[in-house]
Amino acid sequence: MDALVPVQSAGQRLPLRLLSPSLHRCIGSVSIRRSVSGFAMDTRISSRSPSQFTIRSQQSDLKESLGGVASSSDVRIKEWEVDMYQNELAISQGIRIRRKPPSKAPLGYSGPFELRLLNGQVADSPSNILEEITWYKDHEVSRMKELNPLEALKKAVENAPPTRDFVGALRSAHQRTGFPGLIAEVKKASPSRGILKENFDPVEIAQAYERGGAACLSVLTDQKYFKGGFENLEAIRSAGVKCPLLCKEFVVDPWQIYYARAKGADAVLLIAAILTDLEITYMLKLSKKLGLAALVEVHDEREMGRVLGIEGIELVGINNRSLETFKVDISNTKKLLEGEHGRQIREKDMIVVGESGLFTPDDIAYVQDAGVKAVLVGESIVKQNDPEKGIAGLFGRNISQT
Ligand SMILES: O=C(O)c1ccccc1NCC(=O)[C@H](O)[C@H](O)COP(=O)(O)O
Repeated sequence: MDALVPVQSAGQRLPLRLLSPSLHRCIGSVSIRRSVSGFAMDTRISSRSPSQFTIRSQQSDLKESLGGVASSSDVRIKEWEVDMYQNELAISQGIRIRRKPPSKAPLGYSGPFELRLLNGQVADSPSNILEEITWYKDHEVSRMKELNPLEALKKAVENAPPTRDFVGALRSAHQRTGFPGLIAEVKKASPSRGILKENFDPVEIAQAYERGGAACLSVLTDQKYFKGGFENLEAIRSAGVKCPLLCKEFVVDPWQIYYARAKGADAVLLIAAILTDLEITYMLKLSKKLGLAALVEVHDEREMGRVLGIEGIELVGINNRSLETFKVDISNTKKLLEGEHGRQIREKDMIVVGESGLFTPDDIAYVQDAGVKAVLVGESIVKQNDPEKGIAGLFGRNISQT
């Protein structure tokens, strides 16, 4: 049996639907060892009646699990049961994005389409674009893992050059220019805007951004939705660009953090809308261990509250674009930095990054007044014929020499 049981659930009674059908018939107890995003979790499930189970679990050696991924299970249940519990855990933290389709009904084929049909109905369709991307990532990562096993990646990481100081670069750009440090995004396309730049040369754009005074760069590596790629990250790195690089990905698995590091990233993005608190905690530790900074991205007050409860976060991104509806509203940055949350951020000396929808010097001034020390900008500068000048236009002055 392999159930996803959080540490807090010690002694808790879980509803029958969260457990394996095989256990519905069993009275007695079973011990389980599994991993939740790399944490080793020992769990004992005992049952005195077929409808109620007591679950006791404890987290075991984090250090032991940090080096590798899953430990073996004593008994396995079908994967969808674990996924189902993972969705329940996420919901309990206010996460609306389901990490996997709720049903694992077999794929049906009709013409060019692949659909999961259950009783003649389409079984699973994502409720928004972020959910669609997340489900796709899950498949993509499984395939990529087969081609690049973790052990090989670890060796590549051991031999990789040291990372650059992403957070330090933002702080010093802010001090040097008096403006928020710029993370300039190398972005060919997006689900909300389609193609942003036809003749897209990632290295040329990165070099222009660097000349224009960007502190760091963000490189989209997702192919399907953003027409990016890890080859862009590698090419920019090997072309001698000095700015630290953020691997702009939808991370759903710790394996992706090793992969990003092996491909030349200095920082990774962790999106609170798709990751549980435990996953963020673990991925943050893993990133630090690999020398990477982590930009933890929030979109609303609830996510901000969750993230402020997690130790060790230095960089918080406030996305002004709802990744579910595409609606962009830069007053979101101001709203999330008011009151108690803003106070805690200042107390912890965190760097807040204002993300998305920034086009003019007034926009930059607005988010700076709200309290950000860095901004992440894609569309408004990548679309310019000369992205170097695009940066000067965005800030209202040349920030490369100030
Ligand atoms: O940009 C999108 O359409 C999008 C859709 C779904 C998930 C993420 C998306 N964008 C990622 C980003 O957050 C932006 O690329 C980044 O903040 C820069 O935004 P912008 O300056 O508005 O290009």
